[in-house]
Amino acid sequence: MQSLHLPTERRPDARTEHVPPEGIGGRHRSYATCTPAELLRALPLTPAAARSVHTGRALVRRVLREEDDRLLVLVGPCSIHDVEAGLAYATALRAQADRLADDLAVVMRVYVEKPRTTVGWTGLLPDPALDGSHDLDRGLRTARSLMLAVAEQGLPIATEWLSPAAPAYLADLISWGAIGARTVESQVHRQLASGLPMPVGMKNGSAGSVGVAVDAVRCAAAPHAYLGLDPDGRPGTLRTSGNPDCHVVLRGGAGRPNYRPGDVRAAVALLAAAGLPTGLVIDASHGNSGKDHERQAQVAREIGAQVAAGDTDVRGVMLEGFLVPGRQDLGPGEPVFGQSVTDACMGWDATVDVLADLAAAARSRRRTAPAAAR
Ligand SMILES: O=C[C@H](O)[C@H](O)COP(=O)(O)O
Ligand SMILES: C=C(OP(=O)(O)O)C(=O)O
Repeated sequence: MQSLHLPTERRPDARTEHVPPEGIGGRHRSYATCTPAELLRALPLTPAAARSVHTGRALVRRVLREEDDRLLVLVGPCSIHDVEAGLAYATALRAQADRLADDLAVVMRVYVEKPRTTVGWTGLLPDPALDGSHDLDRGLRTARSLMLAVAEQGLPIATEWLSPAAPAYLADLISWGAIGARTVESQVHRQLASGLPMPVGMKNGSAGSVGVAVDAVRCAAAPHAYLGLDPDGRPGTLRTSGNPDCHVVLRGGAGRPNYRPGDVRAAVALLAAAGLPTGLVIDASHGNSGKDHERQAQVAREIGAQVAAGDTDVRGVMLEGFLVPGRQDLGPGEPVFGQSVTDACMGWDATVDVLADLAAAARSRRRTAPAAAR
């Protein structure tokens, strides 16, 4: 079992409460965390990790632009709550990614911030002890150490961008980013995506609207200027150049899936009408599986059948998988190693089978569809 190198030094004042001045912060208190520059100094991007990010981003871009006929597969736990289990998953996935590399571009989900419908555990970054203590200074170090270790294994990483402050700490490690269904209409997140250095998937809204995801792609392709933090944590004007690699992710919603051929054609028509490239990703989980991990495997196979039949607009598939199938509640007892504490995930054996099916689908498409350059 691999273990994680966690730098021991931490902000001496991370536990000190700063009470905001009267009239500004009546309902919050703040605690210092490391700055992005401090974290990057403590845990710098190593040459091996930099190679993995560079290669990963280039591959994802080529697949999304239809310059490479492989199928992008964004796969991994709904959330990582235990770094040892996350690393064990990465080691196993790396072997599959190598085995299937002729047909699939595999990127591992390393999701460390979780949006919730109402309340619940919000992820390893904001709450690394999983107990509501919210030691973000430690969470930032844990998240970056984990991502560094995964990237050093040669696996490109996918994550959801939730806190607008997080990319300054982590973006150099990420090859694919998501703006989630709950934030895709947020101006802040769209502006953020417009300055990110990796392709970003815009989920359709949680009520199922694909139009808001198309709007998000258009918005993020344009330059913006907004209030943000510089690497030393000082406020400043952040000017972005626009991200040309944003795309739609179909994830279903409001009790209705949207992964079937008619749904894909409808989304493609919206993208074409907006003058945007029509390549998209389909999430087999969430609203497309009703969060049922057994149903997810079936949905992934149906998406694979569309690919095998020659649909070149489907450039990628998202899967939620972990070592052990299903999910568990966080509680006082010892958690099951490698089982999700958020959404139910496919187990490892089911994931291996689905990956093999998706690879076969990509091969069939190569035979039936006009060849894309490699
Ligand atoms: O993918 C994980 C999301 O955070 C999740 O679907 C929201 O889950 P919730 O409805 O349990 O908060
Ligand atoms: C939260 C996620 O998805 P969505 O935004 O589609 O609910 C996710 O992919 O983990």
